Amino acid sequence: DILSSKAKRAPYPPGPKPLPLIGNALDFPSEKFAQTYAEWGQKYNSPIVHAESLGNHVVVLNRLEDAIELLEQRAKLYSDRPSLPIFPLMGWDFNVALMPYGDAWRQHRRLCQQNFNPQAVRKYEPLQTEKVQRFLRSLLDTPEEFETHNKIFSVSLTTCMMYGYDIKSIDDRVIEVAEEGNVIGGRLVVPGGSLINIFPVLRHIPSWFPGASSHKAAVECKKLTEEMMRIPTEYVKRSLADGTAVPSLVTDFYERKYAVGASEEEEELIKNVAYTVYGAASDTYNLTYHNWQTISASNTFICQMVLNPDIQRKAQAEIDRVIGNKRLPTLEDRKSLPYLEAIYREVLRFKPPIPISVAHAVTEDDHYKGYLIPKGTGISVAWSYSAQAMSHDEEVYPEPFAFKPDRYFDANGELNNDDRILAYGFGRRICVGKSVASTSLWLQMASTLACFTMSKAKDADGNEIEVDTNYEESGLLM
Ligand code: HEM
Repeated sequence: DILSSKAKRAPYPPGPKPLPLIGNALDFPSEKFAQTYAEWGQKYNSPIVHAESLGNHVVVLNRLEDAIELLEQRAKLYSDRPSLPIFPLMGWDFNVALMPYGDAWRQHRRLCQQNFNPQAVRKYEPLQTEKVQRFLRSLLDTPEEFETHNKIFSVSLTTCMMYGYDIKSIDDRVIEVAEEGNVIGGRLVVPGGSLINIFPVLRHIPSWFPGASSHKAAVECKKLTEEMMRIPTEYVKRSLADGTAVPSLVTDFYERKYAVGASEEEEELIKNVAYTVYGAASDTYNLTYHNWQTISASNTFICQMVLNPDIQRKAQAEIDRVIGNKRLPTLEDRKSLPYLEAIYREVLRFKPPIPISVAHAVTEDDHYKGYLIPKGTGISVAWSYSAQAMSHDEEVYPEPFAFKPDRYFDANGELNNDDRILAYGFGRRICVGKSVASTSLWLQMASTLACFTMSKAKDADGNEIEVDTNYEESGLLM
């Protein structure tokens, strides 16, 4: 019976040939995920590819139409996240981005939407403006440290929005603990990173047991995660007690709690959302702060402005024409600056910050285009690195590897309606912070262009230093 039902079963999508027992364990990439998945797509001549190891199925979608059909039209089945048995040991089960599809996730997501919808994020504009201005001043003082300034801009904006806690230096303990936790955690959650993910029963072995190395690392990660959560929360309580508190998501909650009371459940919800946004893991196989995605995008912006002086000049001319030179751009100006809008779209298309997005998981067996997609499958999408992958699909974006904001204008010179930023994902799990990300990035890009010209650095002899454009995925982050 088993044999005959297997014989009748629809095939999995094409992919590398599995070996006996271990399946495709040796085929799974440990780096350059999007590139490898896109190469599989070409090799097996299919935009949908599949691999499997020890019962863990992975399906990668390289084409937009399939992502829309599965992750959006069939969202009811495709909105879960793959779960790793090691998460609770690491203290990461608070993370909204990793939560299984269900009531707890729904409650957290609702709270995120209340705070980060396009209307609600307007309250952050004064803070975004203040942080952008600090970024500009730092850039003026030490332009060669633009990456550090970028990092401080993004992290301090987030900790201020969540806790009213400002970070002025890169050595702040809040950044250190989150980074240390990320490094350790990042190693545990990549495929093959821990045997506990393959044999969940091993999680019951105590961490002192000889050989329980990933267990020890998970305990260390949990300690750092708890410290990462403790520092800003204590800061909020202290600042409320001494009257120095400034409005933020968590401060406002505690003020309300002290005034009229609040349930423990509500407190947990607020804390989880704030931790997720400020320093949590954003995907299942690698730790990337939401901050890092914004940092990755603004570094791509600076790099492309340096490499494309004509594009930079055209954007500056637009700003000069529309705004003049007596003030900095504000979000009000956004609709009057179509060329800058096209640059924003192109930055996120050209180097999507998470080139294989965050995997969704399937809750029931499904069939698609004659293939079986079994329950529990992690569904990923690949954006980059091949003519087949979504944001580099030659049929949609001719010359996909060229940085060309002009591609977003129609024959009449009007901005076209291709305003769906694929880099923010799909369906019910689409990035819930995209309005924050979009406004922060836009304001940073517009203000930088209004004040500076970005060009190649020079060596001691005054010769231009070529830019190394060969930056790629590091972990899952560009
Ligand atoms: C350029 C910056 C950013 C990019 C490219 C980005 C991208 C993404 C992607 C691809 C996902 C997964 C979507 C999916 O599963 O289909 C995601 C999820 C998420 N993002 Fe972002 N993100 C960015 C910034 C932010 C910011 C600033 C915040 C917070 C204010 C944020 C909060 C979240 C949360 C909470 C989730 C989990 C949603 C869920 O699982 O329901 N992101 N993001």
